[in-house]
Amino acid sequence: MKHYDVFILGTGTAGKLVANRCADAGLTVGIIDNREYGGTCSQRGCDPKKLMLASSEALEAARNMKGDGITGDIAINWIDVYNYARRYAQDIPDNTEEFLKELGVDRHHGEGYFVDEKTFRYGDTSLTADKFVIATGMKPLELKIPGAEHLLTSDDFFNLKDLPEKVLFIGGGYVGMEFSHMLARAGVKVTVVEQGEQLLPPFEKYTVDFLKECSEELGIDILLNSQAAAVEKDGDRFIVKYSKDGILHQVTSDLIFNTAGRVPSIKQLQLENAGVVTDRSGIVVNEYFQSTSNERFYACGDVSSKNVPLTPLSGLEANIAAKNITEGKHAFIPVDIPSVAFTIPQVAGIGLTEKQAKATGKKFKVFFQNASGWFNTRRIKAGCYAYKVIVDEETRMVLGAHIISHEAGETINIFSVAMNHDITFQYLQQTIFTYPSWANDIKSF
Ligand SMILES: Cc1cc2nc3c(=O)[nH]c(=O)nc-3n(C[C@H](O)[C@H](O)[C@H](O)COP(=O)(O)OP(=O)(O)OC[C@H]3O[C@@H](n4cnc5c(N)ncnc54)[C@H](O)[C@@H]3O)c2cc1C
Ligand SMILES: NC(=O)c1ccc[n+]([C@@H]2O[C@H](COP(=O)([O-])OP(=O)(O)OC[C@H]3O[C@@H](n4cnc5c(N)ncnc54)[C@H](O)[C@@H]3O)[C@@H](O)[C@H]2O)c1
Repeated sequence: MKHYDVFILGTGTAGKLVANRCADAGLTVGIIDNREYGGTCSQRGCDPKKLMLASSEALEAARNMKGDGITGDIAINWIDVYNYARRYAQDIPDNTEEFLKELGVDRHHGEGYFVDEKTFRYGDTSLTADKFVIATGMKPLELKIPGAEHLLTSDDFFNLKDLPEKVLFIGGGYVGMEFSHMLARAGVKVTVVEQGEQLLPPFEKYTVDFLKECSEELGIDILLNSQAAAVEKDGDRFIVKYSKDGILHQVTSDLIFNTAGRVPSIKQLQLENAGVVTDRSGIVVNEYFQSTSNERFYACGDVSSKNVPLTPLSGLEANIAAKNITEGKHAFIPVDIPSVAFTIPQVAGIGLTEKQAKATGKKFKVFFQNASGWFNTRRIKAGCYAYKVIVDEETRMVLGAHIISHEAGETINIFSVAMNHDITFQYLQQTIFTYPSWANDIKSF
């Protein structure tokens, strides 16, 4: 039976990084994936999505400038959008395997389970390791509603070659909203059924309310406080039943995507045989990304209980897990995590929302404004721009920053520097930035 110093489950951002670090440190490393190598971000997530989004951004920019420099009709050709992203993603599995091969990492394919804390089995193969790293990520939450078998997932979105007339998303979170904006700009009639009272639940309501407004202007039907209850096939179409205020309503669509969230990918692993404790958020780990119940086991990336399911966090966690395996104790130090929903305009945030700030009992000042009339938005005729910054009255540190704009995902990075490196709001505003730029607007926040 083959034995490794380290055996890793999952070849995404987290698994690949741990493999790299451990192999570099001279350990014998094996890795397995139950799908093609490379993980979510590069093949079925961030990267292909942003490649597809490039067309929406170009269309939006051109449409906004029509009559002020741009002439003629412009439209999205979806099959080209699909092919553009496909061309990029199709090379990822081979490139990932090649990268791991060059590192001397043993590559396995299949889905297996733990026999005990030392032994992993898949198919006819059993192997042992001193340490196991679980980096299996997340997968779409299975909605327990009648007709759930008709629902498509984000993976299917990336295989969509033809666009139908109508598409409905169950869930107005990151995935639902990002995809909605792309499809609406490609001419699809989009409906979003969201159970919460706002879209994008983790974000500040002030900025998200602007997003709702501009999504509706784009033609997207947003149904809030509406919980999907059932899906029925009706000829070539589907009927989605949803409950709102205790009453059942229905809407018809050609395709329905389940974008109701993602859950840790751990079910098949039989981690209980290895004494590894899990909960709803994933594998329960300590600040070393080590299982709290079995020190042979590490978990990092989306599948760890400390996850915020974002690629930069998967990388950060993987680095810490790898350092603990190769060098000894390296604890995770909590950081402020910026995040952006890639709608057009983008919604970005870091730190506390105003509601969360109130709950801390701290004294704080709130700076907020609808900045849609400012130069940067007027220049590109983009419409929506607003911000809210929450500043600790005592320390002057930024507690939270929230922006909706065409470049919010970049501007929020400036706040990340300030918050993660103890720069007060005042010093941030005194910093020299290029002009005219979005960063320079922070001076006027
Ligand atoms: C549509 C979409 C868009 C996204 N956009 C962004 C974005 O713009 N920015 C951002 O920061 N984040 C984004 N994310 C989140 C980001 O993709 C994840 O946070 C990141 O990919 C997680 O990396 P990971 O290595 O933890 O897991 P993954 O990349 O998911 O890797 C897990 C790997 O484990 C494998 N695996 C699963 N189960 C098993 C098993 N039982 N046995 C063996 N292997 C297994 C999987 O096949 C996969 O290859 C997006 C996610 C989605 C779905
Ligand atoms: N730009 C990015 O960084 C990006 C993009 C995509 C995904 N992600 C990551 O992936 C994770 C998963 O994204 P997601 O969009 O799948 O999940 P999400 O948690 O962001 O959104 C799911 C939404 O579905 C709603 N919902 C759940 N059940 C429902 C029901 N029965 N009826 C109606 N609405 C329902 C929830 O209230 C929530 O608003 C995110 O948390 C994020 O960390 C990040």
